[in-house]
Amino acid sequence: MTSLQMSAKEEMVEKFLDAAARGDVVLVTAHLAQLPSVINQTGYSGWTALMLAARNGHYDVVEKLLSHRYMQYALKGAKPVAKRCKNKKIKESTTFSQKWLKLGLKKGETKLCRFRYDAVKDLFQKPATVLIFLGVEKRKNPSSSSDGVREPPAWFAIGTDEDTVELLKRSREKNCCFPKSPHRDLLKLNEEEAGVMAQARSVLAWHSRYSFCPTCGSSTSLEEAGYKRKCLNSECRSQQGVHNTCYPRVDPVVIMLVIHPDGNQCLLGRKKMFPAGFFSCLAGFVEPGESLEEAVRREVEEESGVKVGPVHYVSCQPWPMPSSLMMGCLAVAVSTDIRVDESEIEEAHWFPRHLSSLTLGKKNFYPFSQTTNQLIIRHINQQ
Ligand SMILES: NC(=O)c1ccc[n+]([C@@H]2O[C@H](COP(=O)([O-])OP(=O)(O)OC[C@H]3O[C@@H](n4cnc5c(N)ncnc54)[C@H](O)[C@@H]3O)[C@@H](O)[C@H]2O)c1
Ligand SMILES: [Mg+2]
Ligand SMILES: [Mg+2]
Ligand SMILES: [Mg+2]
Ligand SMILES: [Zn+2]
Repeated sequence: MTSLQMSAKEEMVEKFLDAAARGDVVLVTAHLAQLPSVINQTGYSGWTALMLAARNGHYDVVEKLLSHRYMQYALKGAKPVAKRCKNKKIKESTTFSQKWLKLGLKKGETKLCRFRYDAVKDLFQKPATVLIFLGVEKRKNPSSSSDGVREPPAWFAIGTDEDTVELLKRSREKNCCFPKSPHRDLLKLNEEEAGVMAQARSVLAWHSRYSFCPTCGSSTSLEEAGYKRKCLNSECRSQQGVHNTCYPRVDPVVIMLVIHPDGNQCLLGRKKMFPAGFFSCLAGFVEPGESLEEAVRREVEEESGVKVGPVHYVSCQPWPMPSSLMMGCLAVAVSTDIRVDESEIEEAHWFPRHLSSLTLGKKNFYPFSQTTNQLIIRHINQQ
């Protein structure tokens, strides 16, 4: 526990990084005036203030940081980022921080690409195109629509092999994007668009994997506005009874915050693929025949060696990588020794509550899933 306690300087660095991540330009300025060298600090997360502000789209904080004289030191390691940022020519991105800047520097939120029918109707002639119906927009006040259309719009998603650059030219939206790395880009979308994205991506991913019938290997055709694939072989067993291969798949996943028996620490782990300093709740697929609670206990013990007693469901979130439903649980540990399964997890530790609240519980602070955020906030508030 002592190794996790922070010095006054570390605490100040975390507060500065927190202000940058939240877009509090006044506090950022105050910290810089008090201790200019704080601008280069990465703190506990391994991220600089510039990276955090850019990731969360706080344009004014990014400008403040870039205009600061001490930024010269920070730029030594990240010159191309700053150059492109200042010239506002943020095109191809190669390094981690550049990617975040590319997304984060736009004013406002990243949006999904939207096309009107006219812009994409020629795609429907191509055999590779998949069209799925997403739903009709709910409008509180239909007559107040700005575009003069009274009927609420219906939304579709298109799967196409057309080049994304060409497609972007057809969209009228300025700040829209095709998320290439869905884990990160998804978290830049607002909740409503993230839901649309989850639905579209899950169903399109299913179509791309089920061109042939899993029961007999014959070709399949698309039905029910994209929510069914029917086998074209009239003799196939999938034509009788209920066959789940005909419908889009959803994989149940448990994601859990394990609380130490003392109630004041929580267990977080990191996979090798995570960015430096990034820890998250443990998670895993529910296996056939398991309940949620059993899956939580098995996954936690497999990945960390910690045994779990009571498990409580908190909230869930569709997770379209490619098509899971993450069910978030709080779980109480009945043992405390950690032995990680290195094939799944690189490191796992007990994090004291004050550290969690300082670095983890802030909305939009890290690119965590909403479920993880909610679990951590719930834990922090359960004093
Ligand atoms: N902290 C986290 O690990 C975390 C955080 C947020 C989201 N998620 C998401 O939760 C999901 C599950 O987490 P995980 O990867 O740690 O699971 P996990 O711990 O069960 O381990 C993943 C491995 O399980 C196997 N597996 C078993 N059933 C599978 C299925 N239906 N689909 C794919 N692989 C299956 C595969 O070998 C895979 O590599 C993933 O989609 C992940 O993106 C995880
Ligand atoms: Mg696992
Ligand atoms: Mg598993
Ligand atoms: Mg796992
Ligand atoms: Zn078949």
